[in-house]
Amino acid sequence: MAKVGVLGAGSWGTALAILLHDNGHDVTVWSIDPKEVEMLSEKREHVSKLPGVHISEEIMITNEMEEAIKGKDFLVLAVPSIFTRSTAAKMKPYVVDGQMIVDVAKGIEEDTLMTLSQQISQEIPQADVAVLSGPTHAEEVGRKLPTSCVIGAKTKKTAEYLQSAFNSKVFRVYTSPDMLGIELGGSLKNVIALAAGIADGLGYGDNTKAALITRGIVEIGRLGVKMGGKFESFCGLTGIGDLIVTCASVHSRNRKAGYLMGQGKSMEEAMKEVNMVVEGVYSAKAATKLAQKYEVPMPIVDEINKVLFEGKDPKQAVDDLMLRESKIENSSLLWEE
Ligand SMILES: NC(=O)c1ccc[n+]([C@@H]2O[C@H](COP(=O)([O-])OP(=O)(O)OC[C@H]3O[C@@H](n4cnc5c(N)ncnc54)[C@H](O)[C@@H]3O)[C@@H](O)[C@H]2O)c1
Ligand SMILES: O=P(O)(O)OC[C@H](O)CO
Repeated sequence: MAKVGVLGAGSWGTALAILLHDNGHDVTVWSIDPKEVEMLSEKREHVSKLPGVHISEEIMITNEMEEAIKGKDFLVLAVPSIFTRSTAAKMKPYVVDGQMIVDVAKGIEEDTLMTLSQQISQEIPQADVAVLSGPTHAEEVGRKLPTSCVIGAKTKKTAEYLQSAFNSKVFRVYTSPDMLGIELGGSLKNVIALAAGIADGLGYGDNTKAALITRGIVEIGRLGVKMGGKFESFCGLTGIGDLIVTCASVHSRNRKAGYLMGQGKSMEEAMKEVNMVVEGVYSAKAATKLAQKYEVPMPIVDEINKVLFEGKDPKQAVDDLMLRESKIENSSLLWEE
């Protein structure tokens, strides 16, 4: 049994706290929001973000960050990506040398273009930072439906320790040394999910969705490999796996936000209606900046940025994608001259 601190009590932090408790660990959950702490402690359910999923009385819930960090064998950082750096900075004084922190959020910082594990390591240099990612909607993990994911870490020892802590009959965990590939797959898929949602909102069909998923992973993989991520990660759970779930699932926040925009809502209206973090909106600009920096074409990502931030009509964005110059599907497949 391990002592675990979960920082962030939205739908994902709550679902993982329950999973870790079910695995026999001693779990403390921290939230920045005293009202959320009160609601979770009283109702033993996250009423707005994970309704119908019971939180055991044995899980401690606190507003005191030190209580969730001190003496813990490992920490799970589950705050939305825009709060990762600020939360890590607040954690720093309590984190001891070598303490493991598993980031489970997905995003890229717009100004620095850093992944979340890079930001955490910068803020808390003494921490042993790892990542957990994959097709893992909280609503299904909370209902104990079979799910698989990947833990990436700097050492095999850390990866295997965390694998055994999270592994269960309903949560199968693989390990990987490719933290960068894992994080790029997890954050960039959210941008493509907005496009998939927009297509649904416009009333387009399964052919459109399949095209977006397939060409989407080409864009993600092309950039990711150029940045140093491993091709295999983009073919795995944290690449194509996560992209499929987020583009297809009724639970997907990013797909739903895109759907609402395809139906004519503004980005702000869509984000408000989803009422949970829509990470693709925050990662979209970073994705375009990375595409420019690494000189990688990312036409879907570019069009999404125009819809989100330049008021482009979503239907026009699809038309422009369809009418781009004709191309070979994969530039490494050529005819012999
Ligand atoms: N929900 C999922 O199914 C799921 C699955 C895998 C990964 N993720 C990732 O996990 C991260 C969190 O997602 P979520 O769905 O739990 O989001 P959420 O919208 O449910 O979480 C919001 C929570 O963030 C915390 N918070 C709010 N403001 C904060 C602040 N200023 N500082 C620190 N914490 C603050 C609060 O506890 C709040 O409940 C995202 O990056 C998401 O992509 C989510
Ligand atoms: O699919 P979304 O948009 O809800 O994103 C949440 C997680 O990344 C799913 O793994």
